[in-house]
Amino acid sequence: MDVRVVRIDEGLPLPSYAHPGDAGADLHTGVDVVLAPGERALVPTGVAIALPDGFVALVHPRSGLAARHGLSIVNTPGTVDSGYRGEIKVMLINHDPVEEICLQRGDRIAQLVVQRYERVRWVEVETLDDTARGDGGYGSTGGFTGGTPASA
Ligand SMILES: O=c1ccn([C@H]2C[C@H](O)[C@@H](COP(=O)(O)OP(=O)(O)OP(=O)(O)O)O2)c(=O)[nH]1
Ligand SMILES: [Mg+2]
Repeated sequence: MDVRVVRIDEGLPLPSYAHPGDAGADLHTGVDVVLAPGERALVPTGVAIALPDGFVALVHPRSGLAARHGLSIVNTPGTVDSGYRGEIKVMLINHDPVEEICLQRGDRIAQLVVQRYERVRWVEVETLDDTARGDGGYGSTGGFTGGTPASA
């Protein structure tokens, strides 16, 4: 599927898949960023896209940067609506307790996953059908060894 992309920042690459079979196309930071421990920053990626109706692009963290540096995204996954024509931005956050994170313009900071979505009609009713799960959630089936349900 072709998706139209405008390169707002001409010095930056378009989103790109590192390998065939990758779900996420990497996004690049348009600016140098230094994040102190716990600090967040809204970072421009230099691109704007026009998704077809019925598709959404989700902005996911990159696992390598998360594992090595504690870099994540505040609102992960970010939602880029099909009607959005502005620059895609990424709300980065440094979860490392002590180390700052230094990113340079052009570094790959996040990945964009394009998915189909459904729009539904919300039909108000008085009651919902019974299910095996019912209203159990938030750890109702147990957690890890030694863990307790959130409601305990
Ligand atoms: O990580 C993100 C998340 C959102 N957006 C852009 C595209 C999206 O279509 C728009 C609005 O996002 P969202 O609906 O998540 O934000 P909101 O706080 O609900 O703002 P709005 O009132 O504009 O919908 O902001 C990004 O560029 N990056
Ligand atoms: Mg919104």
